[in-house]
Amino acid sequence: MIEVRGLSKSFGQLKALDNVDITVNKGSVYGLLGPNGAGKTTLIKHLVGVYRQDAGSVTIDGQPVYENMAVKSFLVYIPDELFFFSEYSIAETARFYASLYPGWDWERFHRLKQVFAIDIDRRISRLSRGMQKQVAFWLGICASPRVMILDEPVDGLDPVMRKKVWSLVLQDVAERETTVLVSSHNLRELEDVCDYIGILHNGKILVEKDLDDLKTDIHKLQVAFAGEAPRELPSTGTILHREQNGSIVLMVVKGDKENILSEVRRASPVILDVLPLTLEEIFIYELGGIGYDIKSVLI
Ligand SMILES: Nc1ncnc2c1ncn2[C@@H]1O[C@H](COP(=O)(O)OP(=O)(O)OP(=O)(O)O)[C@@H](O)[C@H]1O
Repeated sequence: MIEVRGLSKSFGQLKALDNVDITVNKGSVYGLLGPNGAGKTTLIKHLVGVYRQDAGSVTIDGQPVYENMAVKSFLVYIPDELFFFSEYSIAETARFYASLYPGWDWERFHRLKQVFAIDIDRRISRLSRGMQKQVAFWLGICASPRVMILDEPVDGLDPVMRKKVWSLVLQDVAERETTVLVSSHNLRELEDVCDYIGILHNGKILVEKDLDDLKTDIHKLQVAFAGEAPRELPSTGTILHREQNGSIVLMVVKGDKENILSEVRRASPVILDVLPLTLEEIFIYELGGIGYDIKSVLI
């Protein structure tokens, strides 16, 4: 479990992180989302013990992270800018990882040759950027970490490899309860893999949400009436968005679905459809309501 409380960090006059709190539960995948310069990498560098915080605390499984080798022995970090020893092949780097990580799994390393299909005697620095990313995942997964911290992890991977890599990571989340924090600019990228999303903007967490709750709590309804559409409908729940075109009303309502639907049905609509909502729409409606132009934060 990752717990960040009241974390602040400044670089000179610039407050890169301002009183950030996040919690990543064991065995869950947390998506850290935010535009360029939001502070994602700075937060991640605290989670992996590269930066010491100005204020607040950063713990993993109850232990402070900074300068703590015990935590690093079960934590894998795949940064946006990868680092490998320039002279080392994949096999040599694997031996190096095996010496660092008590949970290193050689059997898995050899099994995953089929997935990654790169000659293990090749020097990593000579591989393409996407292939280097693949190697980072290959080695990272074989370290059997309890915690994985991934910064823009699938950038540079082709779509087939993205799927394969995510399926390996999610398999570990399901089978070994690995805790994963993943940063991205792209909500759509995170939608299928995350249990929680935190949105970071100007060094602050704007919102932290459980995706299951979000999806069950907000509903998009398209309703048509034979005559005039009642203006005040529904009074159950909170209307986040409403647009009307003649007798057809499109609305996004937050609240208990069954209560909302039964109230709308009582007004005898000729059509009542519940439409699917993407996660992006949910965030736009939910945060738009509290005064943020979320479209400028998400892509
Ligand atoms: N070592 C540093 N020295 C000075 N300023 C820094 C340093 N690292 C980050 N910053 C500043 O802190 C802010 C947050 O940067 P950070 O790299 O954490 O953002 P990010 O969300 O990861 O952005 P991106 O999506 O572009 O990678 C930026 O304004 C950046 O210029």
